[in-house]
Amino acid sequence: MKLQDLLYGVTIQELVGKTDRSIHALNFDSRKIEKDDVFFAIVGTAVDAHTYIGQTIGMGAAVIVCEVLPENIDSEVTYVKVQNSSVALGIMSGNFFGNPSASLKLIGITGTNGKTTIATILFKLFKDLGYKTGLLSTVENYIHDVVVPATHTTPNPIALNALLKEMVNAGCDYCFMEVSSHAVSQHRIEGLTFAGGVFSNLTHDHLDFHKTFDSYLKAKKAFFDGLPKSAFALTNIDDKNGMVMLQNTKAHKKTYALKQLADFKAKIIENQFSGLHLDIDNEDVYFKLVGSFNAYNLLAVYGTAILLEQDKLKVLTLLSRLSGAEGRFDYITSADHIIGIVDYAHTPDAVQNVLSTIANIRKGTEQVITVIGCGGDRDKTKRPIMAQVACDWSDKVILTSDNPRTEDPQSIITEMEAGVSPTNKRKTISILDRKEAIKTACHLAQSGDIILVAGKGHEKYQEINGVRNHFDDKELLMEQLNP
Ligand SMILES: CC(=O)N[C@H]1[C@@H](OP(=O)(O)OP(=O)(O)OC[C@H]2O[C@@H](n3ccc(=O)[nH]c3=O)[C@H](O)[C@@H]2O)O[C@H](CO)[C@@H](O)[C@@H]1O[C@H](C)C(=O)N[C@@H](C)C(=O)N[C@H](CCC(=O)O)C(=O)O
Ligand SMILES: Nc1ncnc2c1ncn2[C@@H]1O[C@H](COP(=O)(O)OP(=O)(O)OP(=O)(O)O)[C@@H](O)[C@H]1O
Ligand SMILES: N[C@H](CCC[C@H](N)C(=O)O)C(=O)O
Ligand SMILES: [Mg+2]
Repeated sequence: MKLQDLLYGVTIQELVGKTDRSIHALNFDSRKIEKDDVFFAIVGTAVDAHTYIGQTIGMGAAVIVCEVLPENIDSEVTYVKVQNSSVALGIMSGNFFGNPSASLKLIGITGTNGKTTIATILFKLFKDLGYKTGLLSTVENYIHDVVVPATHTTPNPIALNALLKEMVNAGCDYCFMEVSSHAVSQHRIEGLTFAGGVFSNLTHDHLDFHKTFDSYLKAKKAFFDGLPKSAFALTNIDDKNGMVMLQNTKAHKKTYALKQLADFKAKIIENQFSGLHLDIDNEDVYFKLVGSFNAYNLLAVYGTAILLEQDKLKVLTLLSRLSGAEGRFDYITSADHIIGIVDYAHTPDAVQNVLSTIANIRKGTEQVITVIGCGGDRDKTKRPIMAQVACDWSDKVILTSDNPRTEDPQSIITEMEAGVSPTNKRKTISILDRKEAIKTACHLAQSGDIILVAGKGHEKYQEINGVRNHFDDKELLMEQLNP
């Protein structure tokens, strides 16, 4: 491919060198440069990749996309100066792979909680409706039946467009993808053509990265601001920021709600361990998913399917048979009737939602025992709040490690303990080792009790100092509860 063909849509501030040259691949990591690559110098949170420009030329880079031209210009190399290298990376990645997002119907799902659930159910539903479908999610990516491991909730633009291209090649009609706030801020979705956008909710998370709730909100809103006129923008108006998302979008505005008038409406008739019974768009339907928050997720899925012109009754019939995403309210029951639930709740709101769901559907006298930790190198401000919410809604809480990453696990627990009120202290114990914490919860539980293991959901590892060791909450619960 020629450089000149890659530059469509890129706002160039200065161009030095020829554009009629062949390109091998796009690359934003100096350590992986190969001959005739385009290197994108990105200013990151840890380093400014402009410092690697000379090194990448030494390794064979033919083109440098940068925000500041280096002092020494190499006459063999082409330099493209842009305002933001990440924006150029997004647009050029689309061009490199033939803009695959325009060749299928791409739906983006954003919000603090529920993205994986909504995207995964949409993926399963559209497959069941008979379409070739793709999925880009936190848990895994799918090119119809072919699974591709996920590294991020939203991949980098090169990986993202490469996956979309594979979907187009495989004949996919639809792709459902999670759009994280990091992805919007870092322009990972730049240049994509969306057919629709869905908003789930906005609560506390990622304040380490976005600094304030307002800038977190703006990142989510920017996704809707960027949707084209031909797309739809579907939002949850029971969330106080639901309408904000639609303020400046050119897309076709649509709403869903449980508590007020909206384009798509549902009412919870029953919420049991066996599932949800809803009145959805005036139809009486039973679903396998548990918890009132899943009524929102199901409604978002239903609204999206209708906006994509699917038949109402067919959609509801197929939806009623589907289970949720792995590690989301995933439960097992032991021979002596202890219920063990694994859930990916890793924000204060998600913890409260799961525990209030349990509170609503428990029979009465049983104890709720929660095992919970918080991830290292992530938003520290949510730690005491998550511990407090866990205590407020449980009979016993075991504070433990999640993925400590590069942090000292004991100090994360100490930050969580700061959120435990003096009256709640008596129901809390701290056990550093997550495996021991889960074992202890199982020993404490008696017939009828409910154990919630929160925070890691589908994850099959625990990350400590850059090393990922095998770890599986559900596997451990099974071993303990059903030996
Ligand atoms: C905070 C964050 O999102 N960081 C991402 C970001 O890293 P960064 O800005 O710190 O990059 P940096 O290390 O400063 O480097 C800047 C640039 O220099 C380049 N570089 C760096 C070193 C070098 O030797 N040579 C070189 O060229 C890097 O490739 C990069 O382009 O850019 C990197 C390259 O794309 C990402 O891998 C990295 O994701 C890290 C691993 C990460 O953990 N991200 C998480 C927080 C994330 O994105 N999560 C969201 C949402 C999660 C959710 O579902 O809630 C997600 O979408 O997954
Ligand atoms: N609509 C919802 N509202 C509030 N909480 C929810 C909702 N859906 C799911 N949750 C809770 O949030 C947890 C994470 O759900 P899910 O993985 O679907 O969200 P996500 O937005 O993809 O998260 P991430 O940002 O980590 O990828 C669930 O395990 C559940 O506890
Ligand atoms: N995708 C989210 C999930 C975090 C899950 C939790 N287990 C943790 O490690 O903090 C993140 O990277 O912030
Ligand atoms: Mg997700």
